[in-house]
Amino acid sequence: MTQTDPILTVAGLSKTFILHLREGARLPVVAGAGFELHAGECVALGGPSGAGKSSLLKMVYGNYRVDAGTIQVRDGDETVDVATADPRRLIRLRGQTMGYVSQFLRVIPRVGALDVVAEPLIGDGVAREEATARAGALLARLNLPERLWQLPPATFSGGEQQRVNIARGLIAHRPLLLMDEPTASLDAANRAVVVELIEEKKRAGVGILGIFHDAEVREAVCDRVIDVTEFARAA
Ligand SMILES: Nc1ncnc2c1ncn2[C@@H]1O[C@H](COP(=O)(O)OP(=O)(O)OP(=O)(O)O)[C@@H](O)[C@H]1O
Repeated sequence: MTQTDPILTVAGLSKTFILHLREGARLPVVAGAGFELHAGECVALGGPSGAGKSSLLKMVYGNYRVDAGTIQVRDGDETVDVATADPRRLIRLRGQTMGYVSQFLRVIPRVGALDVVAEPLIGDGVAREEATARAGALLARLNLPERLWQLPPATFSGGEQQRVNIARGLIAHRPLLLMDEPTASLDAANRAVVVELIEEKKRAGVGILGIFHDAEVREAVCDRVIDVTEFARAA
């Protein structure tokens, strides 16, 4: 295994949702999906609404089980197949290698925004003071007013919550980042900051797989688009 090996290799991936509350109706989403993602590359999952982009991203993160295929993630000197990894291995993979930035912040009651953002760094062993300073710098770049930093984000606006979420998702180094619509509720100025942050990640060698509905953002950061309809058609 070398550094030029893909960070993520998906092969022969198939999934059919079985709707148990609908007399077991079968809803195929993907069949035989395969692609590679390299370090430093940003790849968008493309295709119309309902094509299976979110489902595919959730399979890569290990949230959805797959019926067939492999999802190989390079984890230091090892390779982990997300499709078959046991939960503890998956948690370790998520802790050190595979990050996920969703559209929505999962709010932790009573924890202020600054601590929400600093937490992944503290988990990596960074001293609290340094982690908090870096969290503040990132929140400042994302134009989150300082008066909000100590407050729990539960009552923040949609765009404020999303910026806290992006900061939390990007603050620590993870070689593989999955992003689901990271700029959905942001204004133009903050979208531009997120574009810069994504470019910095790419320069740091991070491989990014994401859903970017905003065409301007997609064109700015993505090196190519994988059309999920190709996989859906086979399903
Ligand atoms: N948990 C689930 N159970 C059953 N069906 C699901 C589930 N998740 C997704 N689907 C179905 O799978 C198909 C693909 O959905 P998915 O959300 O992956 O599409 P998408 O390309 O991300 O769409 P959008 O761009 O609208 O977000 C849809 O028909 C959807 O109804």
